[in-house]
Amino acid sequence: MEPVCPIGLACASEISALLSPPSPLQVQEYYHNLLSSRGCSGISVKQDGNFGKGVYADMDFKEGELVLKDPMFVGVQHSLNKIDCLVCSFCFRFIGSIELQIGRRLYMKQLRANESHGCDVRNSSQHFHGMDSSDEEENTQQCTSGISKTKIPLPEGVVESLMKGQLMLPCSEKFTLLPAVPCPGGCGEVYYCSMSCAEADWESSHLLLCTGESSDPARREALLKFIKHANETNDIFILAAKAISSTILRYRKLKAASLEKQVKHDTSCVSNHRSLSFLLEAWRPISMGHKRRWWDCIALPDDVDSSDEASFRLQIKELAFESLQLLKAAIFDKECEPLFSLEIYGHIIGMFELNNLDLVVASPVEDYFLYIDDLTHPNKEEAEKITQPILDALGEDYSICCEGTAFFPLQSCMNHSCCPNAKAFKRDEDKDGQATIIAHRFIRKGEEITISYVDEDLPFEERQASLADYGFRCRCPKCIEEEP
Ligand SMILES: C[S@@+](CC[C@H](N)C(=O)[O-])C[C@H]1O[C@@H](n2cnc3c(N)ncnc32)[C@H](O)[C@@H]1O
Repeated sequence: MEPVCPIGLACASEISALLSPPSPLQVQEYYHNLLSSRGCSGISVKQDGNFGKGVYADMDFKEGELVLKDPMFVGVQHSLNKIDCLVCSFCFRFIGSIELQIGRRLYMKQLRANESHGCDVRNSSQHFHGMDSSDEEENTQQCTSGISKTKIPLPEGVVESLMKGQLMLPCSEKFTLLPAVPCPGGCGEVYYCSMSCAEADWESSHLLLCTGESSDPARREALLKFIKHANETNDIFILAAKAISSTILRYRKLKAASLEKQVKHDTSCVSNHRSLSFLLEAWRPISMGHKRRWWDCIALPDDVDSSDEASFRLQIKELAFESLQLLKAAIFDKECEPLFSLEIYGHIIGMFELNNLDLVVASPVEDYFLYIDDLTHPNKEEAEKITQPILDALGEDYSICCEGTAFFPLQSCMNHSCCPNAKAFKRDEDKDGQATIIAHRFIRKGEEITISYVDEDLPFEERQASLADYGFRCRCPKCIEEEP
């Protein structure tokens, strides 16, 4: 049955104000400020193309030149990936030490194998929720064998010594990581690479999403239910919770600053009208993103027949409603009520569906073992006496990248072309969660910067089929030429 959202009816006019597209002037101003606050020159965002906003070159870029490093607006590490990598919850850098990364991973894997007897509870509905194939492979491995037969467990106590930093691996001092800073709220769930990342995350959203002991017990219990539901269904709900929390916190800051001003000048209280203007201001970063309702824009999975499309889309809507009710129970704020409507929740998730990039951060564990492998005789043999049993315990997948999904404010303004002049991707040297855009060929000043949303080497029909999920048919020069 179609979910009915009472907030949608009660706050219809505020919701439509939040969802009305920003004017070209607002767009230009917002991105101009964003680019200057980052000290970023060389590109601008304009709305004068055929496909809404686009990113344009304000200078020439040579082939291979860095066009942009784009810090994320919000991002999340996939829940299963948290078992494999310990990263800063704000900038996604690997933290702790090589020993901690390895010891923790072996410990968590053993724990999971013991607990689940090899069967992960997430499998049932995950296939349409953005889990990539490497997660699936990992799962299959866990399901069939618990711990892979090829892996040879380490002697008792070694894993613990690695985790506690009592066992130092040879040459690991060449791969020092920043120490793990625990969440100041005491949730024990998230760690950071520095106090500044911890504070930035706290101010941005974690203040509302922390399940630490200091939080109100009822709110904490509700949050844990929301997180469990997201972990069992789709990580994208955590990302939506971060987006809503950050909007609420920005709203409170704007209102507090205004109240402070009014107290100074002894004027009357903040009216409702003013509150909506604060909400619109707080919502600005999300208002800029291209969005449609999640259940309307999510791609139909291969295993769902087109005759079942309506019921699939309804299922997705129900799932979003279920998640929203859990989030509302945890962090509802009456002054920001429209944010808890299904319409807004659906549009936020739809924005991620249409714009997000995979978040990938290369693991220092891989660099470490490659370094050992490159040592020369007799240092290599000496080191391998210690590292080989560890490699045997880790198995073939001895090193796993940090994987997740994130929304990048500038990269998400880039339009698609099947013959793009730039590429958005992670390079081996990228050690944090920023998106990197590199010129794929010479880009002349004034040209629009385009990336490919799909594998541009696919045949014409396959490219168009994939792009249909983004709601358009590509008419780039390559498509026009290849169209039958
Ligand atoms: C990631 S956003 C790109 C920025 C977008 N133009 C905006 O205004 O925010 C993706 C959306 O832009 C539009 N778009 C991007 N490339 C396009 C193209 N080559 N042809 C038609 N529409 C395109 C589609 O609506 C697509 O869903």
